[in-house]
Amino acid sequence: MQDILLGVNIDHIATLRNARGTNYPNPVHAADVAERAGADGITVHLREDRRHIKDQDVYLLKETINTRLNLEMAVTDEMLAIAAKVLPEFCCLVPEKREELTTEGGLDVAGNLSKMRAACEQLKAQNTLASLFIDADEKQIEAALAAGAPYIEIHTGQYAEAKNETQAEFELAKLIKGIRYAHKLGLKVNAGHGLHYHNVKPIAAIPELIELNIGHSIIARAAFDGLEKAVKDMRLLMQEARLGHR
Ligand SMILES: CC(=O)[C@@H](O)[C@H](O)COP(=O)(O)O
Ligand SMILES: NCC(=O)COP(=O)(O)O
Repeated sequence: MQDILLGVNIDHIATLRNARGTNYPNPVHAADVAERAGADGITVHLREDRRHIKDQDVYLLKETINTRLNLEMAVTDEMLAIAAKVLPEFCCLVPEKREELTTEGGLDVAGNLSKMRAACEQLKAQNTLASLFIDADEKQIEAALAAGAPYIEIHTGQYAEAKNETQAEFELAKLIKGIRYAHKLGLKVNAGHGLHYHNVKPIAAIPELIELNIGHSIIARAAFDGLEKAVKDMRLLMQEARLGHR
Protein backbone atom coordinates (compact mmCIF):
# COMPACT_ATOMS: atom_id res chain seq x y z
CA MET A 1 0.00 0.00 0.00
CA GLN A 2 1.23 3.46 -0.92
CA ASP A 3 2.81 5.65 1.78
CA ILE A 4 0.67 8.53 3.05
CA LEU A 5 2.27 11.97 2.86
CA LEU A 6 2.47 14.56 5.64
CA GLY A 7 2.04 18.27 5.00
CA VAL A 8 3.12 20.20 8.11
CA ASN A 9 1.11 23.37 8.71
CA ILE A 10 3.35 25.93 10.46
CA ASP A 11 0.73 28.64 11.06
CA HIS A 12 1.17 28.48 14.81
CA ILE A 13 4.89 29.05 14.72
CA ALA A 14 3.81 32.47 13.44
CA THR A 15 1.17 32.71 16.19
CA LEU A 16 3.97 32.33 18.78
CA ARG A 17 6.18 34.83 16.96
CA ASN A 18 3.41 37.42 16.68
CA ALA A 19 2.57 37.09 20.38
CA ARG A 20 5.54 39.33 21.16
CA GLY A 21 6.24 40.95 17.78
CA THR A 22 9.70 39.37 17.70
CA ASN A 23 11.38 37.85 14.65
CA TYR A 24 11.47 34.43 16.33
CA PRO A 25 10.40 31.67 16.11
CA ASN A 26 10.94 32.00 12.37
CA PRO A 27 8.56 30.04 10.10
CA VAL A 28 11.39 29.58 7.57
CA HIS A 29 13.50 27.87 10.24
CA ALA A 30 10.51 25.76 11.30
CA ALA A 31 9.92 24.65 7.73
CA ASP A 32 13.56 23.59 7.42
CA VAL A 33 13.40 21.54 10.62
CA ALA A 34 10.08 19.96 9.58
CA GLU A 35 11.40 19.03 6.14
CA ARG A 36 14.59 17.52 7.57
CA ALA A 37 12.39 15.54 9.96
CA GLY A 38 10.49 14.09 7.01
CA ALA A 39 7.66 16.49 6.15
CA ASP A 40 6.62 15.96 2.53
CA GLY A 41 5.34 19.52 2.22
CA ILE A 42 4.81 22.78 4.09
CA THR A 43 1.34 24.29 4.50
CA VAL A 44 0.55 27.84 5.55
CA HIS A 45 -2.78 29.65 5.78
CA LEU A 46 -2.53 33.30 4.75
CA ARG A 47 -5.65 34.63 6.43
CA GLU A 48 -7.33 37.88 5.47
CA ASP A 49 -6.62 39.19 8.99
CA ARG A 50 -2.97 37.96 8.94
CA ARG A 51 -3.43 36.76 12.54
CA HIS A 52 -0.43 34.42 12.13
CA ILE A 53 1.23 33.90 8.73
CA LYS A 54 2.13 37.18 7.01
CA ASP A 55 2.62 37.83 3.30
CA GLN A 56 6.41 38.03 3.74
CA ASP A 57 6.44 34.57 5.34
CA VAL A 58 4.76 33.12 2.25
CA TYR A 59 7.25 34.70 -0.18
CA LEU A 60 10.25 33.65 1.94
CA LEU A 61 8.96 30.08 2.33
CA LYS A 62 8.37 29.75 -1.41
CA GLU A 63 11.99 30.72 -2.00
CA THR A 64 13.54 28.60 0.75
CA ILE A 65 11.69 25.30 1.25
CA ASN A 66 12.94 22.15 -0.45
CA THR A 67 9.68 20.20 -0.64
CA ARG A 68 6.59 22.04 -1.84
CA LEU A 69 4.40 24.89 -0.61
CA ASN A 70 0.69 24.43 -0.04
CA LEU A 71 -0.83 27.91 0.32
CA GLU A 72 -4.20 27.87 2.07
CA MET A 73 -6.36 30.90 1.38
CA ALA A 74 -9.88 32.20 0.98
CA VAL A 75 -11.40 32.46 -2.49
CA THR A 76 -10.98 36.23 -2.87
CA ASP A 77 -9.47 38.50 -5.52
CA GLU A 78 -6.85 39.63 -2.99
CA MET A 79 -5.69 36.09 -2.27
CA LEU A 80 -5.82 34.95 -5.90
CA ALA A 81 -3.60 37.92 -6.82
CA ILE A 82 -1.11 36.89 -4.12
CA ALA A 83 -1.18 33.29 -5.33
CA ALA A 84 -0.42 34.58 -8.85
CA LYS A 85 2.76 36.25 -7.50
CA VAL A 86 3.85 33.44 -5.15
CA LEU A 87 3.13 30.58 -7.58
CA PRO A 88 2.87 27.87 -4.90
CA GLU A 89 2.91 24.23 -6.00
CA PHE A 90 -0.47 23.72 -4.26
CA CYS A 91 -3.23 26.12 -3.30
CA CYS A 92 -5.93 24.90 -0.94
CA LEU A 93 -9.04 27.10 -1.10
CA VAL A 94 -10.71 27.30 2.30
CA PRO A 95 -13.72 29.10 3.81
CA GLU A 96 -12.83 31.95 6.13
CA LYS A 97 -14.68 34.19 8.60
CA ARG A 98 -12.74 36.86 10.48
CA GLU A 99 -14.56 36.03 13.69
CA GLU A 100 -13.72 32.30 13.57
CA LEU A 101 -11.19 30.89 16.02
CA THR A 102 -10.15 28.35 13.37
CA THR A 103 -11.64 26.85 10.24
CA GLU A 104 -15.16 25.70 11.07
CA GLY A 105 -16.12 23.64 8.03
CA GLY A 106 -15.69 23.07 4.33
CA LEU A 107 -16.33 25.35 1.36
CA ASP A 108 -19.80 25.53 -0.18
CA VAL A 109 -18.56 24.68 -3.67
CA ALA A 110 -21.99 23.58 -4.88
CA GLY A 111 -23.49 26.94 -3.94
CA ASN A 112 -20.69 28.95 -5.55
CA LEU A 113 -19.77 26.80 -8.53
CA SER A 114 -18.92 29.53 -11.06
CA LYS A 115 -16.68 31.34 -8.53
CA MET A 116 -14.90 28.10 -7.61
CA ARG A 117 -14.54 27.09 -11.26
CA ALA A 118 -12.99 30.49 -12.11
CA ALA A 119 -10.53 30.21 -9.21
CA CYS A 120 -9.53 26.66 -10.24
CA GLU A 121 -9.07 27.81 -13.86
CA GLN A 122 -6.83 30.70 -12.76
CA LEU A 123 -4.71 28.37 -10.60
CA LYS A 124 -4.47 25.81 -13.39
CA ALA A 125 -3.33 28.53 -15.81
CA GLN A 126 -0.42 29.33 -13.46
CA ASN A 127 0.43 25.63 -12.95
CA THR A 128 -0.65 25.63 -9.33
CA LEU A 129 -2.53 22.51 -8.24
CA ALA A 130 -5.87 23.56 -6.76
CA SER A 131 -7.35 21.75 -3.77
CA LEU A 132 -10.83 22.53 -2.41
CA PHE A 133 -11.31 22.18 1.34
CA ILE A 134 -14.71 20.53 1.70
CA ASP A 135 -16.79 18.39 4.03
CA ALA A 136 -17.23 14.70 3.18
CA ASP A 137 -20.51 15.49 1.44
CA GLU A 138 -21.40 13.90 -1.92
CA LYS A 139 -22.89 17.12 -3.29
CA GLN A 140 -19.72 19.08 -2.44
CA ILE A 141 -17.49 16.32 -3.81
CA GLU A 142 -19.39 16.30 -7.11
CA ALA A 143 -19.23 20.12 -7.21
CA ALA A 144 -15.45 20.02 -6.65
CA LEU A 145 -15.13 17.74 -9.67
CA ALA A 146 -17.36 20.08 -11.70
CA ALA A 147 -15.23 23.05 -10.61
CA GLY A 148 -12.20 21.38 -12.15
CA ALA A 149 -10.14 20.97 -8.98
CA PRO A 150 -7.64 18.11 -9.29
CA TYR A 151 -7.46 17.77 -5.48
CA ILE A 152 -9.83 18.05 -2.57
CA GLU A 153 -8.98 18.17 1.12
CA ILE A 154 -11.64 16.57 3.29
CA HIS A 155 -12.35 18.47 6.52
CA THR A 156 -11.79 16.13 9.46
CA GLY A 157 -12.93 18.64 12.12
CA GLN A 158 -16.18 16.92 13.12
CA TYR A 159 -14.30 13.65 13.58
CA ALA A 160 -11.54 15.39 15.57
CA GLU A 161 -14.04 17.21 17.81
CA ALA A 162 -16.25 14.17 18.46
CA LYS A 163 -17.33 14.07 22.11
CA ASN A 164 -17.21 10.28 22.48
CA GLU A 165 -16.19 7.05 20.76
CA THR A 166 -19.62 6.49 19.22
CA GLN A 167 -19.67 9.93 17.64
CA ALA A 168 -16.07 9.51 16.44
CA GLU A 169 -16.96 6.19 14.77
CA PHE A 170 -20.00 7.83 13.13
CA GLU A 171 -17.90 10.73 11.80
CA LEU A 172 -15.15 8.35 10.66
CA ALA A 173 -17.67 6.30 8.67
CA LYS A 174 -18.88 9.50 6.96
CA LEU A 175 -15.30 10.44 6.10
CA ILE A 176 -14.48 6.99 4.69
CA LYS A 177 -17.65 7.01 2.54
CA GLY A 178 -16.92 10.48 1.14
CA ILE A 179 -13.21 9.81 0.55
CA ARG A 180 -13.97 6.57 -1.30
CA TYR A 181 -16.61 8.32 -3.43
CA ALA A 182 -14.26 11.18 -4.31
CA HIS A 183 -11.51 8.71 -5.23
CA LYS A 184 -13.94 6.77 -7.43
CA LEU A 185 -14.77 10.02 -9.27
CA GLY A 186 -11.06 10.47 -10.02
CA LEU A 187 -10.30 13.24 -7.53
CA LYS A 188 -7.01 13.20 -5.60
CA VAL A 189 -7.95 13.24 -1.92
CA ASN A 190 -6.14 14.77 1.05
CA ALA A 191 -7.52 15.37 4.54
CA GLY A 192 -6.92 17.60 7.55
CA HIS A 193 -7.99 19.74 10.49
CA GLY A 194 -7.80 18.87 14.15
CA LEU A 195 -5.78 15.69 13.67
CA HIS A 196 -3.46 14.79 16.54
CA TYR A 197 -1.35 11.92 17.92
CA HIS A 198 -4.37 10.07 19.38
CA ASN A 199 -6.85 10.37 16.49
CA VAL A 200 -4.67 10.31 13.36
CA LYS A 201 -4.29 6.57 12.80
CA PRO A 202 -7.85 5.71 11.66
CA ILE A 203 -7.62 8.56 9.13
CA ALA A 204 -4.11 7.69 7.93
CA ALA A 205 -5.26 4.09 7.44
CA ILE A 206 -7.77 5.13 4.74
CA PRO A 207 -5.99 3.86 1.60
CA GLU A 208 -7.51 6.40 -0.83
CA LEU A 209 -5.90 9.33 1.00
CA ILE A 210 -2.74 10.86 -0.49
CA GLU A 211 -1.77 13.37 2.20
CA LEU A 212 -2.70 14.63 5.65
CA ASN A 213 -2.17 18.30 6.50
CA ILE A 214 -1.51 18.61 10.20
CA GLY A 215 -0.40 21.68 12.13
CA HIS A 216 -1.77 22.67 15.51
CA SER A 217 -1.06 19.34 17.26
CA ILE A 218 2.47 19.06 15.86
CA ILE A 219 3.40 22.62 16.89
CA ALA A 220 1.86 22.01 20.32
CA ARG A 221 3.84 18.78 20.76
CA ALA A 222 6.99 20.63 19.60
CA ALA A 223 6.74 22.89 22.65
CA PHE A 224 7.64 19.85 24.78
CA ASP A 225 9.55 17.48 22.49
CA GLY A 226 10.99 19.78 19.83
CA LEU A 227 9.73 20.12 16.28
CA GLU A 228 11.98 17.43 14.79
CA LYS A 229 10.66 14.73 17.14
CA ALA A 230 7.08 16.00 16.86
CA VAL A 231 7.19 15.61 13.07
CA LYS A 232 8.98 12.24 13.18
CA ASP A 233 6.50 10.86 15.73
CA MET A 234 3.51 11.95 13.63
CA ARG A 235 4.98 10.42 10.48
CA LEU A 236 5.67 7.18 12.32
CA LEU A 237 2.05 6.94 13.51
CA MET A 238 0.83 7.57 9.96
CA GLN A 239 3.16 4.92 8.50
CA GLU A 240 2.15 2.41 11.19
CA ALA A 241 -1.50 3.06 10.35
CA ARG A 242 -0.84 2.37 6.66
CA LEU A 243 0.81 -0.94 7.62
CA GLY A 244 -2.29 -1.91 9.55
CA HIS A 245 -0.96 -1.36 13.06
CA ARG A 246 -3.90 0.03 15.08
C1 LIG B 1 -8.16 24.74 6.70
C2 LIG B 1 -7.70 24.22 8.00
O1 LIG B 1 -8.32 23.41 8.62
C3 LIG B 1 -6.41 24.68 8.55
O2 LIG B 1 -5.43 24.39 7.66
C4 LIG B 1 -6.42 26.16 8.82
O3 LIG B 1 -5.12 26.66 8.66
C5 LIG B 1 -6.91 26.38 10.22
O4 LIG B 1 -6.75 27.75 10.49
P1 LIG B 1 -5.76 28.17 11.67
O5 LIG B 1 -4.39 27.61 11.32
O6 LIG B 1 -5.84 29.69 11.62
O7 LIG B 1 -6.30 27.56 12.91
N1 LIG C 1 -5.83 21.88 6.34
C1 LIG C 1 -5.52 21.38 7.66
C2 LIG C 1 -4.22 21.95 8.12
O1 LIG C 1 -3.44 22.46 7.33
C3 LIG C 1 -3.85 21.88 9.54
O2 LIG C 1 -4.98 21.92 10.37
P1 LIG C 1 -4.68 21.76 11.96
O3 LIG C 1 -3.91 20.46 12.12
O4 LIG C 1 -3.84 22.94 12.37
O5 LIG C 1 -6.03 21.71 12.60
